[in-house]
Amino acid sequence: MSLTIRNASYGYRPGQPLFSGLDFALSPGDIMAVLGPNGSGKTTLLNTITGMMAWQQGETRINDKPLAAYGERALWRHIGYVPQARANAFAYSVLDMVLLGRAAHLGTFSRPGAKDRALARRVLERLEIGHLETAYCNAISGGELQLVFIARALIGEPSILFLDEPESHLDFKKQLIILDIIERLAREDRLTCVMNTHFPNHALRIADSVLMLGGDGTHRFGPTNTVLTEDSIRACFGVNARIDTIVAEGRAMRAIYPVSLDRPPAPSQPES
Ligand SMILES: Nc1ncnc2c1ncn2[C@@H]1O[C@H](COP(=O)(O)OP(=O)(O)OP(=O)(O)O)[C@@H](O)[C@H]1O
Repeated sequence: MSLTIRNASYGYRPGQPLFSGLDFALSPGDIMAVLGPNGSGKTTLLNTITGMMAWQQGETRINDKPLAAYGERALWRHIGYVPQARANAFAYSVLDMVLLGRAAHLGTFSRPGAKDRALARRVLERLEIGHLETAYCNAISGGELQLVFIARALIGEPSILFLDEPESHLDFKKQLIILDIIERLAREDRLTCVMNTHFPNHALRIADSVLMLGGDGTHRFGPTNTVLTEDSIRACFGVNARIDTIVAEGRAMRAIYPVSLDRPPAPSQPES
């Protein structure tokens, strides 16, 4: 499904927008990465795009219809949301937690059936956490919980997937598993993905476009290679970085290397 944001603004404090005049459109199968310093508004952005919090100005449209035109249940049949995994006290088994992701597909008083459980097990296997099925969510690691949340979103078979730092707690291999799954869902199943990330390299690897939040109300949006540059990294994060290309396994890959902090030059010492 397509996702369009029109002239949208939000801020918690009067006169201090986290972002304003946001305009972008994603087609089915597009991956957009959202980058920005801590506190620049990435989670807030996902909450406002999905209608969990109301825009102060502007609107979200899905398949060119405003969010309000979808009932809440219909909306959550189309979209999936993967929150950040935080320490939690969910006394659910992993399988039950994943099955919650089927809720929008079930009748009000229906319970998940054998087909839903089979689907949940397939998703858990795909994420290589099938062995955790009976574990409790308050007794697994942060990375494992993150994968459970991803499974919960995927079992809803969404057309648009929002992910809030899905790879932050994952080891090197699992980061790649998640990036590969997101890429395959987008390329093969035409899932539209919006992914908050603290890893510019992950954006370079899979994102078609990047939205960079400056943390001061400004933003940049455009094709990944246009927006993610050494200059924009310095301006946004205060980090001097180099972007280089390597060829591995026949694939050219661009990667960002942080070099140094972009500190203002030290004032010159008065001559004695
Ligand atoms: N409910 C709230 N009321 C007031 N201010 C809030 C609220 N939630 C978040 N903020 C503030 O808004 C700003 C943006 O927060 P947000 O969580 O969206 O940033 P983020 O880019 O996702 O951060 P991080 O990268 O650290 O996860 C922060 O300064 C935060 O303190």
